[in-house]
Amino acid sequence: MIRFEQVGKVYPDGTSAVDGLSFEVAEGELVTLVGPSGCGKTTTMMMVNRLIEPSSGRILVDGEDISGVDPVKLRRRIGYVIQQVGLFPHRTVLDNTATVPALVGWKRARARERAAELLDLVGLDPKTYGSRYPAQLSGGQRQRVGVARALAADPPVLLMDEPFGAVDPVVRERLQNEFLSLQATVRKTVLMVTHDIEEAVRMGDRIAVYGAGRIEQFDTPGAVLGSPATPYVAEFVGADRGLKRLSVTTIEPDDLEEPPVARLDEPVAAAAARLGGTGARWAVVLNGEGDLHGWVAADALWIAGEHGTVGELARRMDAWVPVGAPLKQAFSEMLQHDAGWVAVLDGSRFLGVLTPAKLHEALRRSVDADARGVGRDEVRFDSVADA
Ligand SMILES: Nc1ncnc2c1ncn2[C@@H]1O[C@H](COP(=O)(O)OP(=O)(O)OP(=O)(O)O)[C@@H](O)[C@H]1O
Repeated sequence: MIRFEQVGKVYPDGTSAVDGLSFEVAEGELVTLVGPSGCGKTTTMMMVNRLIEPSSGRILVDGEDISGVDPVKLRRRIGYVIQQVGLFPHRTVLDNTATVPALVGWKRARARERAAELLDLVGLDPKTYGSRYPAQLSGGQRQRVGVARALAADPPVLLMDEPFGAVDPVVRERLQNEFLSLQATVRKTVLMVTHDIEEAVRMGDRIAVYGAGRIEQFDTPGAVLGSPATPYVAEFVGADRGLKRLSVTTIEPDDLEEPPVARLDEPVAAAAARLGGTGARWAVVLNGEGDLHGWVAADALWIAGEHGTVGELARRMDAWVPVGAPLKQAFSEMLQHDAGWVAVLDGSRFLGVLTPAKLHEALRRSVDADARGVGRDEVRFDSVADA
């Protein structure tokens, strides 16, 4: 979708910003450009919408060499989100969002209708926020308007330059998550600049790690963290890259332990007998629909003896994550709820639990899979000790 062929840029004062850039962003893919200040990320991005012209090489968008495309027409196909957002202060949020559709000649009513849809999509109720002015929004809300505005004319390509850079870390993480779920539905081809390796690995399907003016490694987050191509990349991704891996390794059904299960309405005696055979010290408790309710301690069942139902002894368990979530989320849930395990659900269906030992094993399998260039499901450890 976006293709760089041996692209270089030398500024008029002789500064060589980038040199010999060749890479491709596939349709619907999100590629992050990450690297220290001044390494040429913004220059790379601004060449795609012709705000900067390359000195050598060529750039193709959708198979077409953009040097022959009228820049104004080109920019209509390319949404642009920048850190300072650049909203018009004297226009309402709705009119700001409707800017590009209005520019490309949509009728006012249709442009505003579309703008309202987009505001809704980025989590801003158009009824509440549509008539406000940018100064009446928080930094995070302004950032959302920036994203809504860039998407308003439904461009196939989105360029984002430090789009979440101006907000505090908590809001930033929320905006990142929101954007990822939005991207899962809109599937734009996205080029995103960041200087933050955490953001790059969280957001990118693939990452381009920049050294001075050139790409040192272009690969998936897992590969960049697991097998840095050069000492420079290893240093840039940091000594704690194993920890960062938690963000990019997802929880698979294979990673889970299957603890004994009891039902809320089950007699205590039946549950106790079943647990007795396994030696387990607790069981997961599900409700009548098979959804997670909580857990019950084996001790509590023994003490209750013949009386009552599991429901009377069960405790709620709020530590859960959806299957496919990053390991980091599971770890964070464990810490937040001070729990030794988290339940993993598929929708509301209980699949199993993730324990610290299983989490470690999943992480090691992913490292091993990357090192061997195979899928994670092909890596097996016989026991945690092997891992
Ligand atoms: N108009 C210009 N004239 C001369 N040099 C420039 C110009 N714009 C950028 N540069 C230089 O080109 C190099 C790359 O700049 P660029 O803005 O692309 O880097 P960056 O990786 O986006 O940095 P940052 O993260 O700080 O925004 C830098 O050395 C910068 O000083």
